[in-house]
Amino acid sequence: MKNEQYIMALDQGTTSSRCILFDHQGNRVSTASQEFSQHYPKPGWVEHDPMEIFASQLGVASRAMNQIGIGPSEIAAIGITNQRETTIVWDKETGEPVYPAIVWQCRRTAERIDAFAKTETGKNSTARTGLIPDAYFSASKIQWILEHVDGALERAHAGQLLFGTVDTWLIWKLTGGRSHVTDVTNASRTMLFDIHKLQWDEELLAWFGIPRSMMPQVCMSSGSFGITDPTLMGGEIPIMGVAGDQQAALFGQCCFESGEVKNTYGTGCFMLMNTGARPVASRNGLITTIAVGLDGEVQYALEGSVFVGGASVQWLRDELRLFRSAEQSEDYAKAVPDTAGAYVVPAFTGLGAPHWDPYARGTIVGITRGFSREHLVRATLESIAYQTADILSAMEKDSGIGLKSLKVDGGASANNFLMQFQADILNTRVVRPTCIETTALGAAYLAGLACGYWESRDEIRRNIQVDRVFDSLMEEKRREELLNGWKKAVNCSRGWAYQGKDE
Ligand SMILES: Nc1ncnc2c1ncn2[C@@H]1O[C@H](COP(=O)(O)OP(=O)(O)O)[C@@H](O)[C@H]1O
Ligand SMILES: O=P(O)(O)OC[C@H](O)CO
Repeated sequence: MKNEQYIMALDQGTTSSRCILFDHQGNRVSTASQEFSQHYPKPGWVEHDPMEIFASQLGVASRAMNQIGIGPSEIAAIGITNQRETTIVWDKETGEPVYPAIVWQCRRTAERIDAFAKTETGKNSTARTGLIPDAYFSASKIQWILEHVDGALERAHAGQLLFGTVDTWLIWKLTGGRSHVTDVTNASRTMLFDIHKLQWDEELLAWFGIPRSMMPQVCMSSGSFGITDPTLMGGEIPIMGVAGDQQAALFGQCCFESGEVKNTYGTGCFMLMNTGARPVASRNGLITTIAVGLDGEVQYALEGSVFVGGASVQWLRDELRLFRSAEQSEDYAKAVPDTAGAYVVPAFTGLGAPHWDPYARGTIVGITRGFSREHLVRATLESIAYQTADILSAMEKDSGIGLKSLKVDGGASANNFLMQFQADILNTRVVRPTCIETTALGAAYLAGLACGYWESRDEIRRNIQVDRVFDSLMEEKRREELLNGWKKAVNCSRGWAYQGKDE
């Protein structure tokens, strides 16, 4: 008998797979998460194993249900949210990926994008896709796989291969290969999708040599995406909501109206401003993307994407082995009053918005003899806030809106030092909700709205709970000094890995 008490959100992030079960009030009833392997086969390259992604996602779904002793009949619907742009190509018959997932952070196609950006198609593409040509997006990653895997191009043209971002891959696996679909928010990250006509762009598919038959069907973000194969989770559950993780977080923060903004501090940092039914073209290095597709209509957003945010804390933890858990970074940073004049620019995979420099690389500048581990940790955390400041400044110029407060979420938003420094450097109030897992919450809302678990956005808005507010405590003169230093530091990191000839 059906007794649908919960919505299940599957949140497939860059570093971990999570499953959260939510109740009607948007409370987390059960959470399970699992980190998975990151592969760096060459400098600037990043890959994941698609099978490990699926297995970890399935594992956490079972664990979340077992923890509270429920089964599929108590789940009204599944919402899926995912790291975006990450590219998977697999065989339609065997379900085997032909190559590892090429992760959004991977820079292997930077030179191909340089060539693309110089062509007429490249120059005209921003108007249609909303994106600034970059190796970040899926198009050149699919092309790379087709060109470098033996026989892939021929098999793709014979209709034997399928492409998907991580949402599409998970849905395909969860439905036993019955649904090959994505939603408008994920499609808008491929650099192959016309965000105005809401269809795959034939000219871009042709330029990147990608057969149309590989591409998934594009749906609204809230609606029917398929039903899970009963052998996987012990029963059938409908998949009713899908959105890229940053758009899901915008929805989970209830930024339903034009002008509402959120910033998520996960592996990267992503600030999105809802611009309603109007796509706003940026003149300051931001991109235009689809915020959500709901009730037959799409809303657009302006986005500033920072490639390395919380990942820099992971770097301190895993590569430099400065501490065992990310939370400890807060105590180290607070142990010193400043960074002793030094800056970290964590451009490990180039710089995203607003600089768009795939050849920038990580840099530590301004070190003097007294520079300690504590200063390094502090400078790394501060770099997350500085990158966000660059984005906010571009967003305010593009939108003409001066932001009074910033809604934050994501793993690293738990860091009180970082949030206080963010408020200080922006001179803007920072508001952290009780549930910082707004990505999962947004996916749950999209699924719950589609199946009638929630009636309306107004009902959802009543679930908002604020945990803590941070206001600026910094003097203007100090803020200016610090921001000037940051600008100089960013300049030092730029162009480092460029090996071509300057024109
Ligand atoms: N207390 C903390 N302070 C600083 N960074 C943190 C803290 N907790 C988690 N992080 C960072 O946040 C990231 C994880 O956030 P999450 O939202 O789970 O990311 P994703 O969805 O990209 O996997 C990691 O990069 C981790 O280093
Ligand atoms: O895994 P996250 O949460 O850092 O998000 C990754 C983004 O979707 C990349 O565009």
